[in-house]
Amino acid sequence: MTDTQLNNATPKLSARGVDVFYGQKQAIKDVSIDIDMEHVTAFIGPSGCGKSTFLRTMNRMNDTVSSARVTGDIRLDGEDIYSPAMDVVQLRARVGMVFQKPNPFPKSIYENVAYGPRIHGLAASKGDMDGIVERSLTRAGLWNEVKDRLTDSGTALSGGQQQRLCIARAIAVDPEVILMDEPCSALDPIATAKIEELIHELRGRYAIAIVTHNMQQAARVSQRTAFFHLGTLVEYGRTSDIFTNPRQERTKDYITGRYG
Ligand SMILES: Nc1ncnc2c1ncn2[C@@H]1O[C@H](COP(=O)(O)OP(=O)(O)OP(=O)(O)O)[C@@H](O)[C@H]1O
Repeated sequence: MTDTQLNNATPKLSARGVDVFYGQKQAIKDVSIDIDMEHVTAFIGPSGCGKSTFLRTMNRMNDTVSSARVTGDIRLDGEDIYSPAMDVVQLRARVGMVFQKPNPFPKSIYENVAYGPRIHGLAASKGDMDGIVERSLTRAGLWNEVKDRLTDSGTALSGGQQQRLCIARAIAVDPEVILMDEPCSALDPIATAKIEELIHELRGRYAIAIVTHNMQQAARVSQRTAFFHLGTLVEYGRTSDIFTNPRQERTKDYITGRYG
């Protein structure tokens, strides 16, 4: 069994031999990993090691960076996401993303959630849309806090509520994968705990990959951990093994706080 195939669950996203370049500079070197629905996968590693760059290859967010070039193979349910036939707008609905800083639209709470389903034609009526909005906000653990103020601006919510609104927005278009890029780094400990709880609840329904600087958070929310260093995937395994019994010296040095 290779590291990449540790999960016996069927992979949702499968990356093989992925390299990423920014101009001449190589930021990701030959990374292979599977992401599945049953295990939350945490990406850890020192600043600048390529965690965010790699995460962004999985829904082609790097397309928005003109100097970025991605090679290798990334498949969503076996389908090559870099194929010219892939509709990138559809892909980003199927592989949603939550960013470091909550970024709701300057629109109402309702509209923040309804926007995606509307452009993707997912609701045939106002009743359908109301149902999607309620379901998404409920799943994101926010419904009870906002159900009486759906017309208020999304930007008027607290940071933690805004981040849950962004998760509801991603959920609203019925994604298969949710990528989270340090989703709690701008939040206080209570709001962070709510997002972590939410990640537990979403596990199994979506394949989730999360970049985090916080090793305790990786240990709390994930079942699989990938340790990156200098653009390479040094070690991938069960989170409990990575934190208690890493095989690589570099992983051990990082988790014991020797660098990073
Ligand atoms: N848009 C860009 N243009 C050029 N180089 C970039 C760009 N984005 C990232 N890089 C470089 O690619 C490397 C990996 O960066 P990346 O942000 O993916 O790392 P990271 O592990 O997520 O870091 P951090 O934990 O600090 O967010 C770094 O050397 C960074 O300077």
